[in-house]
Amino acid sequence: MNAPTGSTSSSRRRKPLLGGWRKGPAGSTADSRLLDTEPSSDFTHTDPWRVMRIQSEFVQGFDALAEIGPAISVFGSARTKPGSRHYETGVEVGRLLVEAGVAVITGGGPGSMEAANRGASEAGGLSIGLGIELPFEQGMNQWVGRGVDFRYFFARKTMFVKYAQGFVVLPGGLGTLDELFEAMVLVQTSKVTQFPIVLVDSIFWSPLLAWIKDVMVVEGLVSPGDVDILQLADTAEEAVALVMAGGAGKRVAAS
Ligand SMILES: C/C(=C\CNc1ncnc2c1ncn2[C@@H]1O[C@H](COP(=O)(O)O)[C@@H](O)[C@H]1O)CO
Repeated sequence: MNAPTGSTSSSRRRKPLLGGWRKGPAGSTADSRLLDTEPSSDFTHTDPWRVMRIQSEFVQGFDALAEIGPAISVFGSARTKPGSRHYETGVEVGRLLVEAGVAVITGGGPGSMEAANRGASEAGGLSIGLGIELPFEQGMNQWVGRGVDFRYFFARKTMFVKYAQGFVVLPGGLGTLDELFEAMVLVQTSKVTQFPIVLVDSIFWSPLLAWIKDVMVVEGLVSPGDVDILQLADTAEEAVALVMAGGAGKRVAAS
């Protein structure tokens, strides 16, 4: 098994990918070595040394994305297959976002990430992938036009928020929920403002929204108004209209 390089076997032309990583011990990643390993006296394995790498990831991400202009981050399952309802909605979301004048940022992986990159790329727009080092072989999907590889989830997550003016969230699993809830907390705590978060597919998301309202709000663990952080759409058209109503085409990240 090779370490992911962010390259693709596809012959499709694209701008070179940034980042990349060296292979560590089998099954380990930079994230896991930072979070999960015993302290070591070898200097290159110490946390202060890792800070340099972490810093370089932020610098590289800021550098690669500073000039992209308005953008929307699209999240969703890594497991959806071409032809499935969720995948095809993702393609449509990517296409409509580009037609609305914004770049599309995804995690650069397969499934709904690939779908949104594909729609954006086919529509002739800027299709960005923020890849993550994982313990199994993984490359950037072939529809990414500008790719940046990250070792650390937390550095990558900063980029999704900093360089987008809203999120569209397709159905997904734990990774998607992680990204969704992080964004919700940033809005709830006013770390980001005017940041629309649009969930696509009410059948999929309604049970979660009902649980937040009927359990979390009722127990006083979140405010009733926190539920309004999320907006619900059933089609790609609705989702893009809602996220663009937040003014995504007008605002860009401060440098
Ligand atoms: C599971 C498989 C591949 C995983 N590859 C990923 N590449 C890039 N980003 C990923 C990957 N897996 C998860 N993510 C991030 O989480 C979200 C999707 O996670 P979910 O658990 O599938 O909902 C996604 O938005 C990414 O940012 C094998 O095909």
